[in-house]
Amino acid sequence: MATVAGVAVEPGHWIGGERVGAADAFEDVSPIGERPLAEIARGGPDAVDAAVTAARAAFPAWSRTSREERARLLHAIADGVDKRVEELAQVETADNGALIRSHRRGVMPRVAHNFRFFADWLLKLGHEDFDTRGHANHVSWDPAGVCALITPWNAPLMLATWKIAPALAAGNTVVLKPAEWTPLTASLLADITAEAGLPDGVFNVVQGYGAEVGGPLTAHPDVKRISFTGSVPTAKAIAAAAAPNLTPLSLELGGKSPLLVFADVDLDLAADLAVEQYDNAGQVCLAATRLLVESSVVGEFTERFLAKAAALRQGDPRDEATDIGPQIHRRHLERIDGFVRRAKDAGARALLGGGPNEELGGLYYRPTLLTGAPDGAEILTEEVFGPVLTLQTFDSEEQAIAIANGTRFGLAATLATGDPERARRVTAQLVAGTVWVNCFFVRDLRAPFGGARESGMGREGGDWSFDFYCDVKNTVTAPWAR
Ligand SMILES: NC(=O)c1ccc[n+]([C@@H]2O[C@H](COP(=O)([O-])OP(=O)(O)OC[C@H]3O[C@@H](n4cnc5c(N)ncnc54)[C@H](O)[C@@H]3O)[C@@H](O)[C@H]2O)c1
Ligand SMILES: O=C/C=C/C=C(\O)C(=O)O
Repeated sequence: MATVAGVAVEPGHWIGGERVGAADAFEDVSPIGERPLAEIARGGPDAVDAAVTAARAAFPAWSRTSREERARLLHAIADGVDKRVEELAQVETADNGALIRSHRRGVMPRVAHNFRFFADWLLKLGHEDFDTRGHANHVSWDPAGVCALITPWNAPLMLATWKIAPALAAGNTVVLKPAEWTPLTASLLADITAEAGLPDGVFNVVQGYGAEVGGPLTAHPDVKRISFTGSVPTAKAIAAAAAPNLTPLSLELGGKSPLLVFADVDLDLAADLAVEQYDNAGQVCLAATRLLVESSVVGEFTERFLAKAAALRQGDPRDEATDIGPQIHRRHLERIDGFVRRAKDAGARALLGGGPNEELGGLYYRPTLLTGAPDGAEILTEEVFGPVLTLQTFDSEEQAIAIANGTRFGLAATLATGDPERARRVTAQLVAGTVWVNCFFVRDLRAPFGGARESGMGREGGDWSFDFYCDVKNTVTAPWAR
């Protein structure tokens, strides 16, 4: 047992309703001060096989459990999360360095909401029956089996439960593999599911490294669905592992999303939207990291942006007053800095930041704005996943759209414009899974969520989640049998 932020956290896997240790362990390190937090079980093919076997054994009974009972249990899990918001927030902040205030007031309540939403959606799930020459069509959503869920470190419990909740609601059983940099809240969630009375084997967690656990899990023939959130290269490895079994995949991947600022907008609003992109120290898949600003207002926009950015407080994420915490890991900080250095070598200038925060030391990287990168430069096309924004200008709507669509990604796009007609015109031409107009990160779980191009495959949210996690069946009944 490890104690993190005063909370007891089990370091083992969670398989078939029991804690399972491992011969080997890996060290989980906090981004705050880079101190060791816990020794966590390091899984491999055996742990994966045990978890899939447990999930498979639990599937028949769980899949036959009534919708009402499944929904009741998901609400009980949400109650358990609600009761432990403070503990979960403390542990998640220690583990991934994101702001305690976001965890307390945004993220952990959203974790509970993930369970409540999909429980309630399950009870409403249905389709208008329709008639074909007197034959009745009836659509049903049958559980698919064991779901492998693989998640990243930037919003560990939120992104895991966004998959766990619909997978369980649909009547499936789950094997979760959390990111090795943030294993802790998945372990706490296992305790919560047990307290809520979820039957053994319905939810399982295997801890460990990507290739060692994710590899055998995604290649396992008894896994019937794989839902993955993470990077494009890992998604390609997963797609290859899943191919021999033709296991259906849902992929939520990276982005290089634009924020288009038109001269007709209130520039204070535009600058607020731009500064918001430093949230979570820039480690947000949806972040609009490319600021595309109409040339005629770029001077004024930049001035307002820099004034607002100057007010951001960087520091310990456990302090409620902090706006920007540390990056997740030294390797990640160095990767971010590599992007910035190469951008400068290619001709970019930093209007803000441009390197690690030397005063604070540790894993703090200064919020950065780069301008003057040449067309096609890596910094304008590759995902940095840090507090690094770029500034480009445009002179026409057509040019803005061309730049916005000019990467291999298509996760999200944000528009700042005072002209609703323009918003409609531009939105229609943007390649993106989500477009926000004069707002950012307004999420509704009824909405489809996912990315175009290399930002993903498939959509989750509302009916889309059930479509993915189920074998959707159409039953056609002859007139005489009705
Ligand atoms: N679209 C979205 O919803 C969304 C949300 C958050 C993050 N992301 C993306 O995630 C990335 C950052 O997360 P990351 O660095 O943890 O991503 P990552 O791809 O390195 O790791 C994600 C998960 O995959 C596992 N993994 C690694 N190799 C594997 C393999 N061969 N087989 C199976 N699993 C394997 C990791 O252990 C981890 O649990 C960014 O690209 C970001 O944009 C996307
Ligand atoms: O960093 C990526 C954040 C993704 C957000 C969601 O998946 C969500 O809000 O459901």
